[in-house]
Amino acid sequence: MGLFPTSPPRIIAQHLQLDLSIRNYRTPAALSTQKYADLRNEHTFPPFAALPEELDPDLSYYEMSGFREFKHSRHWCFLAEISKVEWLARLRLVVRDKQGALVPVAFYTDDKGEEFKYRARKGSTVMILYPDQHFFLGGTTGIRLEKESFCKIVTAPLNELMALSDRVGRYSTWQAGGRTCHGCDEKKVVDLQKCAGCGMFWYCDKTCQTTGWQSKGHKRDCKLIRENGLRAMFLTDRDRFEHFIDFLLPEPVTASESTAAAVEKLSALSIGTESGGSRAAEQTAVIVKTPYKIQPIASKGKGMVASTWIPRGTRILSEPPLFRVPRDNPDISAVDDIVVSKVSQLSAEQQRVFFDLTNIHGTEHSTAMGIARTNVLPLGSDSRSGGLFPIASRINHSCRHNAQNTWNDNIGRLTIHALRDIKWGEEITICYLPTVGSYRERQNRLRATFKFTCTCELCSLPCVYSRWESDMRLRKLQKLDAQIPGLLWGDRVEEKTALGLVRSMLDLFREEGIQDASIARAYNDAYQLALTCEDECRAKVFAQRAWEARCVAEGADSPTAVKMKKAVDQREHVKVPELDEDAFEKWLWMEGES
Ligand SMILES: C[S@@+](CC[C@H](N)C(=O)[O-])C[C@H]1O[C@@H](n2cnc3c(N)ncnc32)[C@H](O)[C@@H]1O
Repeated sequence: MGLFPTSPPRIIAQHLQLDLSIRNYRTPAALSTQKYADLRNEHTFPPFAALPEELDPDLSYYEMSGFREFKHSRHWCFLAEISKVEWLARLRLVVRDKQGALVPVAFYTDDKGEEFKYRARKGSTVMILYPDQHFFLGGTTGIRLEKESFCKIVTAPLNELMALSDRVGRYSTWQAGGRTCHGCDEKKVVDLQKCAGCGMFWYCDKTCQTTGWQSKGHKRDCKLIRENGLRAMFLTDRDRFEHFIDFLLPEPVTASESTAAAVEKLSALSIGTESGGSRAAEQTAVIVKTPYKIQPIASKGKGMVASTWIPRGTRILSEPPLFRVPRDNPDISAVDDIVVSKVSQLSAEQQRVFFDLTNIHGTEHSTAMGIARTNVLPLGSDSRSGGLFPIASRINHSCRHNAQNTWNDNIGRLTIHALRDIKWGEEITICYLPTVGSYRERQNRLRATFKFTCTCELCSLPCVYSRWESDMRLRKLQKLDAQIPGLLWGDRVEEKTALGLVRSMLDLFREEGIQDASIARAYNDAYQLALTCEDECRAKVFAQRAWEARCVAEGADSPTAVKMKKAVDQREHVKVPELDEDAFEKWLWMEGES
């Protein structure tokens, strides 16, 4: 039996962030070798018999972290089809696992399973994160579910999910030499277009998409993926444990009906085209219908909320300004006059929209100036002017924002891009601060400039210790950021040391959950360093990664992305070593070199 027959071992929870959706923590670098999960894989998706026993921590799932203390060392997820649903003071399911074993699952969640009561149907599949074999008092063995966000119910039988997983392995994954069109089964390197509905299947053209849709079952697969948020499930990196991943609680089934209807008409081929074997374009999905709603948000006025599942890299909004306002004129009353004059030139409808925006400055200035000061968004990072945007101005702030606002000079519009997958119903947020400093710095600045107390995910970290850890990381990042220009433009650049600093920054971004354009900037620094050191090989790789990160945060048409793409294309002839992923990363960052 157990290792510790007298007193049970303690499993230490490493839940640093609450309510994380299944999402991808990988950097764009890792994304370029990304694989989709294989649901048949029994290491990650074990059958009941292979689950660890509750009182006997299995060291292939946990690692020791002290005397009789264990912590999770990887992710795992149990998949089984529901064969019986009962309510006996709490929800109780009997499920059939991959090996055909019947397993009871009892809901010991706060609401005793109420949340799942109407979704649990015979023939649907239940997914449970991190379960172990529990010995119930009555003598049976099964799963005791305590955390509702570790459970998800998918409206399809298990064998259908397995078959979908096989198709994902064949058609969604980039394999050496190209990607396979789901319509004609031909492998291609360039010119494939992605299904805009699910973002996971690729086609040569509309004819192939029609074949895939009508004859090869994509109509059903696409709906299944979208309505159950399965793309994120397939993408999660399961062997690297940093902290727990959760399923966000069930999405209403109607969430993507409008998108589904549009896809139904086969009008939804994405414009994201692959070129040169790179997959940055994969991250630019096109959503057929406006993917957001503007609606009231508790204690924030109005805000923007996702009205469908929005994949990472999606351009959520592209909006021209109503008018521009100077940002560098210290003479406030002169700026006030300019604003009043610009507003008077707007049409009646534009004025109605403008005066509906929020004014946090009361009677300090004219109403028009108060609205402008509250809502203006910068037109470029060092821009001397800002713009007023009827829609983008409704987006609220978060220090751990899920979207990025960028002024795109090439198209004369402000763009908002999803920095990670955003769930239906989740608020879309941007960061109002030029840099994210420590908790105190952020709070002071937001109170002074925008007159609110931030209660975002980062500012509400559950304990002082995790906030302190986050502050330490953010301070380290500020220091590293200040060090890098000196290294870049110094007399003697020591490539290995300088790259080490960039790598530390990227590690800190990952630990902190930062996924915005800072990542592109860090890779751009690495690119500049490699150039200074005449290291064309690494310059090519860093340019590629900087470009991919720009595509996610700003879109492939942003001036910075276009510039980076040129840097990549100029090095088309440069050969990079062909190594496996780990060895490649070691080579890239000059690990082990003296
Ligand atoms: C550009 S407006 C954003 C849209 C605004 N909520 C509305 O109703 O039009 C900026 C103002 O929204 C509010 N706001 C933005 N982010 C917030 C947050 N995280 N918490 C509370 N209020 C916020 C603050 O009053 C801030 O000055």
